[in-house]
Amino acid sequence: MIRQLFAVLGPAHTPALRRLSALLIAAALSQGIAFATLVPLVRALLSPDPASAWAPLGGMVVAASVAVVAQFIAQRQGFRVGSAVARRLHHRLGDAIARLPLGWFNPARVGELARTSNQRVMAVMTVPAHLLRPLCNGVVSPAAAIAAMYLFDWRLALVMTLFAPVLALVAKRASDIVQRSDSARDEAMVESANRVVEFTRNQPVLRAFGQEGRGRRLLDEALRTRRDVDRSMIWRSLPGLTGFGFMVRVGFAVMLVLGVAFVMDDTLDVPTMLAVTVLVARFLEPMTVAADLSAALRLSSNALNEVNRVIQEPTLPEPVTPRLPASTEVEFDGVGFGYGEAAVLRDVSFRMPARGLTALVGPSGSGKTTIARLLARFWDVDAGAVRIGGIPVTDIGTEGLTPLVSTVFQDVYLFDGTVRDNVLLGRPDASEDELRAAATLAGLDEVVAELPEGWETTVGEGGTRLSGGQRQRVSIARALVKDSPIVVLDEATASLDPENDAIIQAAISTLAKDKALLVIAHRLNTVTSADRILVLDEGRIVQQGGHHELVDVPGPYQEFWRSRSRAKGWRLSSAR
Ligand SMILES: Nc1ncnc2c1ncn2[C@@H]1O[C@H](COP(=O)(O)OP(=O)(O)OP(=O)(O)O)[C@@H](O)[C@H]1O
Repeated sequence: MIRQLFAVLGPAHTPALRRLSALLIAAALSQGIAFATLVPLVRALLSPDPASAWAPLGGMVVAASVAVVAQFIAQRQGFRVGSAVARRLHHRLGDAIARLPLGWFNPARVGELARTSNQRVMAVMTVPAHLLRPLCNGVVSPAAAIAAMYLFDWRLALVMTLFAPVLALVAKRASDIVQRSDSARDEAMVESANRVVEFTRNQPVLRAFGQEGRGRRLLDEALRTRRDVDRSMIWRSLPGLTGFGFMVRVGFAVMLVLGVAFVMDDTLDVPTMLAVTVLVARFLEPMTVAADLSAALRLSSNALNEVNRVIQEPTLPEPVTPRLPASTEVEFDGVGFGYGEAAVLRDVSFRMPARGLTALVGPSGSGKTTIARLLARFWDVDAGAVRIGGIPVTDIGTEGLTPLVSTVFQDVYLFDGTVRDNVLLGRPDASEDELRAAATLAGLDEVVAELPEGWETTVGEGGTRLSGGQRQRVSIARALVKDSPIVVLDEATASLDPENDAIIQAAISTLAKDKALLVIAHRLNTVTSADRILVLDEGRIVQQGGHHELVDVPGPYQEFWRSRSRAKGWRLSSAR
């Protein structure tokens, strides 16, 4: 674990951790020496010359004072190193998050990440801040006292020395047994935490459909599993912990019996025997505390492994020499992609010129969102290539691609800042006029006019103080302000009231004038005004062309058009 901590902290903090280790060892050593001086002290007190006790007493006071001062400084240093560990882990997590492919982020992973950056980082920082000191005391102090024992009676010292590896072995075995149930316990903890969140979040749905009982049952099941796993862990750890305590007492008893035997055959004097008994009894406690803490140390080590797993999560490869495209037409060339084994897109090829509207239509699950995300390089394709201006997006690199593509997806997330901050995120140096123009086009000006503090109104975490339609307007304004040449827009069905409908229509026609605009289309207006329509079915482009070309041809597009028109009360028309 210490080696892991050195690795986490890196060379800049190595001296601090070394200093902490040195202080802890010094404190534990001097505590061990203070323990050991008990022997000459008791011997002197019980001797015919009790005044000779001053020297060992002085030694004990000095050793104990050094121990107290070193412990105090080590405690402070422990907190410092603990907070350096937390800072460093948070920075490394932050860097990793910034490099992770956008496709990595899903609600489950985001929840897991929150746990990693809070509880797990806390668990790691407790090692230098709280755990190392008692652990060091439990190992180094007894070792120092045993070493000093060789000065008084080598036979008893040898018995204790031989007993140390036995105890270490018992402690290790106990820890190994419990460790086997760690992953089951972790899984049960994550599952129950997820269920609590799910149960809370889904209250409106559960109540609306009278399914509170079902939601409750799932939650209860997860909590029951967790209770069972916890119980089983306690049962598993009991033999180890009691076994360790038992072995400590056996060692103590063996030493007593031997001590008494040595006293009986006159090779050990009674005061030394008494003093050694007191000494051994004194260091049993820190040893037992250290054994108990080994479980906490193991959990911290598991937590660090989890943090490292996120930090070492593979990122998308960046080009050595990024290339910037001279133009911004988009090309999907024989693209194949799957989230796992199963293919979601197969041999998808199409072109989008630098200006104009391309509409993606197709049944739910046909791969529309996946195409849109591949254009913004949420993931890399499995086959074929996505190119902008003839250059594969993999050769453009993140820094080059970010200014080229804006996305407006359904799951709009806003930061807990003001409306202005959220829009300016698209381009922090946008002028006030550009900001207002984008707001007008996105219909955000009306929203801002009604908000209590206008542009300076804070939107709440995730934008919860705004309605779905208002959030979408902020997100469209953000994309407009960013003014990137390629825009990907998902027409959210959820926010399509007549007012929003008009706003989206206006935004789409403005954007299509001078940008390559890819829209996952749900509105018939968008489809009819599109320069080209890509019809997807089961991950393939089954038809492409303009509305008038496609609507007369029997096929998926005609069916799509018919069903949507019926739903809207529109008439099938092929008028040119
Ligand atoms: N992050 C993901 N991990 C695993 N599978 C996914 C993921 N996102 C989508 N899929 C799967 O990929 C397929 C295509 O999904 P996609 O979201 O691209 O379809 P869509 O046409 O946009 O659907 P909809 O119109 O319902 O939004 C679906 O079978 C879906 O279950």
